[in-house]
Amino acid sequence: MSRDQLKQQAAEKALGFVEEGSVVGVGTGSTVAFFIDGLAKMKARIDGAVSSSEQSTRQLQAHGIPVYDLNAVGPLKLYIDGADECDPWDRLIKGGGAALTREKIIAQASETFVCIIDPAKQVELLGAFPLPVEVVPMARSLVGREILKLDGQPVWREGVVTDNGGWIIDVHGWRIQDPVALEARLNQIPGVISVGLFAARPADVVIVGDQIRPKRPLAAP
Ligand SMILES: O=C[C@H](O)[C@H](O)[C@H](O)COP(=O)(O)O
Repeated sequence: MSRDQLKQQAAEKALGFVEEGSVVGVGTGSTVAFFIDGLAKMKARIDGAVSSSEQSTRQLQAHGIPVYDLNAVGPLKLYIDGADECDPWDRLIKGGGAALTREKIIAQASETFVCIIDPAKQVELLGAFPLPVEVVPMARSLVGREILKLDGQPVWREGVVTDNGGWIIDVHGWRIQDPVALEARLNQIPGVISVGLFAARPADVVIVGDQIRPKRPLAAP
């Protein structure tokens, strides 16, 4: 089975989490694109969506699904999104498509975050996928120097401007032993808008292909 078929399987399985009459939080990316296509088939049974990117908004609206401002609808029951990497404790690297900030906002605003991936996204240790960090443009060099002090190799994703007007730095070379601590540390650097580590608020459910993956228990301290 191809990676696209496995992404589509995960997306279709996630449709089972969508409740009648609800507003669904919708992420961004190629896996979510399959989810949006599936959601379109049940659009008469939902109220609409909150979207994490202009790209997803366009796809939702093309299907005739109403897209709401998060401020207008308040907390959400469900958020569906993909990821670039997922560790055994459902902590994620996201932002390969530069949508990390709005994704993080909607994940935080949602009761249940269902992450949909193909098996190749599963890792023991996060960091082989370069970690995206969104920054205020004038802080790019400053944040880069701070990342160097933490032994990361910052690479500016030149030419990419996010939906929020931010720039992206991809950090190479980290094997992330403590993602919660690294997320908190990076969030302290002035000029960082958000960090593509979803560790303090991991996914609640991970679907890999057509399977809901069991969560590995955290080792006792
Ligand atoms: O910014 C993009 C998002 O975090 C995506 O959810 C992530 O990059 C996964 O995308 P895809 O499903 O295309 O692999």
